[in-house]
Order: sequence, then C-alpha cells, then structure tokens
Amino acid sequence: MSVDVRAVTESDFPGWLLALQTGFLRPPRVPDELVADRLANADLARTQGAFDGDRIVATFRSFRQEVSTVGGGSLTADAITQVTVSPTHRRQGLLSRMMSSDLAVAKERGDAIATLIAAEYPIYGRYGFGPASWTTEWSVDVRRAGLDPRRTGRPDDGGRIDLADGEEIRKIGPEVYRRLAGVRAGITDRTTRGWELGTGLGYQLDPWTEPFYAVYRSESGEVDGYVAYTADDKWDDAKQPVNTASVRDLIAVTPAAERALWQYVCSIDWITTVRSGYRAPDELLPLLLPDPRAAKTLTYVDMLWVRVLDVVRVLESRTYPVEGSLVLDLRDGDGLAGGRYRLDASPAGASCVRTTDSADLAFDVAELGTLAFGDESAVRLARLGRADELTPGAAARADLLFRTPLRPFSPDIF
Ligand SMILES: CC(=O)SCCNC(=O)CCNC(=O)[C@H](O)C(C)(C)COP(=O)(O)OP(=O)(O)OC[C@H]1O[C@@H](n2cnc3c(N)ncnc32)[C@H](O)[C@@H]1OP(=O)(O)O
Repeated sequence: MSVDVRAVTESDFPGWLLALQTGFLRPPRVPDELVADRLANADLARTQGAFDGDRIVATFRSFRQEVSTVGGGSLTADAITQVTVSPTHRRQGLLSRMMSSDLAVAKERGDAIATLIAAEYPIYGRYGFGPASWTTEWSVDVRRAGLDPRRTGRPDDGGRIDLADGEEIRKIGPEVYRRLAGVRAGITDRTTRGWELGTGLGYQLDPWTEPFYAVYRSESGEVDGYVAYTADDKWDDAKQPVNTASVRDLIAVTPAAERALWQYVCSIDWITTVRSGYRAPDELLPLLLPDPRAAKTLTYVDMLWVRVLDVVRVLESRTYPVEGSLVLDLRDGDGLAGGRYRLDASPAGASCVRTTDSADLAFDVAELGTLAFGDESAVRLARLGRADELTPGAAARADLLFRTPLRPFSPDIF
C-alpha cells in the first residue's frame, strides 16, 4: 500500500503524537493532557503526517519564527521541528517528501529562510541547510578556577544580583531577550508559550525541577540579564560538598551582566562544578576565570541550521562593516534560491540583485546559510573545496564583508 503524506486533522492528532514519541524513542504513551496541550498550540495546516493505512508513520511540523540578523534586524523563518520517520518506514524517502513540500510552501509564503536544530549532522545538508551557528558546553571545576573564595557574588561594577522566581522571569525576561536579539545574530524568538514552558508552566514532558533564578541589574537599575540554574545535592564520604550547578538559561545583554552572572554561579557555596549548558562559543566564561583551563570543553557542535530561500532578503537584511561588492553564484539542486547575485554592501546599507556579471565566488546554497550570519569563513570553505574562488582574493573579500565580531548564537532548542 502506498504511503500518503498530508496535513493532519484534529482526529489524527493523538496518532501523530504517538508516532512522534516513537520516532524520538520516548515511551509510546500519549496521555489525554498531552494531546489537549499540544493540540491547543498546534497549527494543523503546518503539521504533516505520513499515513500507511490508518497508522501515522512519519511526523513533520513547521511554525513561524523570527531570527535576528547581523546588525539587529530580523528575518521570518520557516522553523522545522518534530521530524520523525518510524523505524518500520525509514529510508523510503518520507523525510524527503515532507521536506520538499514544506520548503515549497515556505518559499511561496515568502519566508526568507528555513531553520532547524539537527538531531544528527548528516541529515539536512542535502536539503540546502548549513550550520549557521555552533555551540559550546563547558564544565567548570570551581576549585581550580582561581576565583576569590571570599566573593559573595556581588558584581564589582555597581550592579547587583537579586534572587527571583519564574513569575518574575516571565515578566522581565522577554525584554532582556529582545535586547539580546539586537546585539547578537542568529537568536530565534521566544514566544509566550516558550517562556511558560521554560519556567515550568503548561504540560511538561519530563518531570519539572524548579530552578533557582537570579537577575542582574546595572547600577542604573536596568535589568541586563538573568540566570536559571539547578543544583544537585551531593556530598562525598568525607562530608565535603560536591554539588554541580547546571545552568539552564543565562541571558546577558551586556558584557558586565555576562561577567557578573558567571561570577555569581561560580561562587555559590557547596558548588564545586558548574555545567554551563549550551552557550555561544565566544562566551566570556573561560577567559574570565583566573585559570581558564578550569573550564573543560564538553562539546562543540553545530546548533542552528539555516536554509536560504530568499537570497536578496537574507543579504539585504544584515549590516556590513566595510564597503565591498561580490558576485555570488549559488547552486541549488532544489531550484528554490539558486542563481547569480550581485551584492553591493557598505556600512550605510546593502543592495542585492540578480545579475549576469561574472561570478567571484561559487558555492552550494547550504554554504550561504553558514556565511550569512557571520560565523563561517569563506576562505575556510574555499580551502575545504566547498567554495570555488573564481576571482583571486574573493574569499578573503567575502570574509571582510560577512564576518562579525560576535559569533551568532541561539540559546533555544526547538
Ligand atoms: C528538525 C528535527 O526534528 S531533527 C530530528 C530528526 N529525527 C530523528 O533523528 C529521529 C530518528 N530518525 C528518523 O526519524 C529518520 O531516520 C529521519 C527523519 C532522520 C530520516 O527519515 P527517512 O524517511 O529515513 O529519510 P529519507 O528516506 O527521506 O532519506 C533521504 C536521504 O537522507 C539520508 N538520511 C536520512 N537520515 C539520515 C541520517 N540520520 N544520517 C545520514 N543520512 C540520512 C538517506 O540515506 C537518504 O539518502 P539518499 O537520498 O542518498 O538515499
């Protein structure tokens, strides 16, 4: 029997959630409260299922998202999530069918990019996605870090840190987060529901542990950051505390807030290890410790993947630090964004148009996802053989235009 791929209806939804649980190797159970919670927040027109008879054997969902660009602008994205194909139906082309239909609709709708967080690196490059940002997680050995043990966590710049609760974070968090999107590219927006789920409201898939919250206020009283962290309760045989603080969320808009919040977490009594959670790779954390080697890198992996759908909007929506022009020849096997484009950029603004001029650089559209947010280097792509330099020096010129002082980063997994 052939497998039919289509948008799901309300009555299909419990079966869709069951397929999702199965694909993500979570217990194949779908309590009524889970169905009610997820249904109330689902856009069924953008929720695809693959039907083998009555059984749903694959899932795929997308939603509207805003992603910050270099210079504080934003792009509307088709955010893709909850992609699964049941083990009985894998490698029969179901992901490819769901992906091509979703991307075609997104292009038609006018979304500039599609985004996702990849479960495994090799899955999405074939569909034109490239990793636009990377993430690092550190484990800090607090006793080796060299911080002054007399520190109380009080910032030394006139600011202050106060304990808070989830309700306060839901009030003050969105504005801090919005300001962060103004200073760092690649930040995916957080909806009201995201704030609720992230602070323990709504139906939680895993048992909820209430974290500790602390808020940083600058000398003038402005909320410039906050941290949410949990702690275990571990003591060794000699009755010494060996607790780990795990940072669940840390948003800091200013460097002072970033420094103060890490100092705070690394100076809590009984805490001997701090796990940073997924952070921007250029976070200040290791270097603000007197002994940066006390921060062991646990991971350094791809984070937000971007598939460019509208080259002109993507290249015009960001700022450029210097003046320069480039002609890019983009290959796109799926016919969504390929072609030759001329970019004329300067700190005053940028224009990007289709052109027949001869190209300076040629690469697959997936590489534009890695370059446009400023993280990857065109020189490195050329050295890898993933970009063809058609004009000598073009890759270095591209780097002067595209690269950014702060690396792009998005703290949320969706
Ligand atoms: C955004 C997110 O939700 S990320 C979560 C992704 N989901 C998971 O990882 C859950 C477990 N895995 C799965 O459910 C499935 O294996 C999926 C969704 C990753 C792939 O679904 P499938 O229907 O098997 O993929 P499909 O048959 O369309 O494969 C298309 C191509 O991608 C390749 N491919 C698919 N999955 C993988 C993978 N995990 N690693 C490497 N290659 C892969 C296939 O081999 C195929 O290549 P080909 O065209 O050269 O033959």
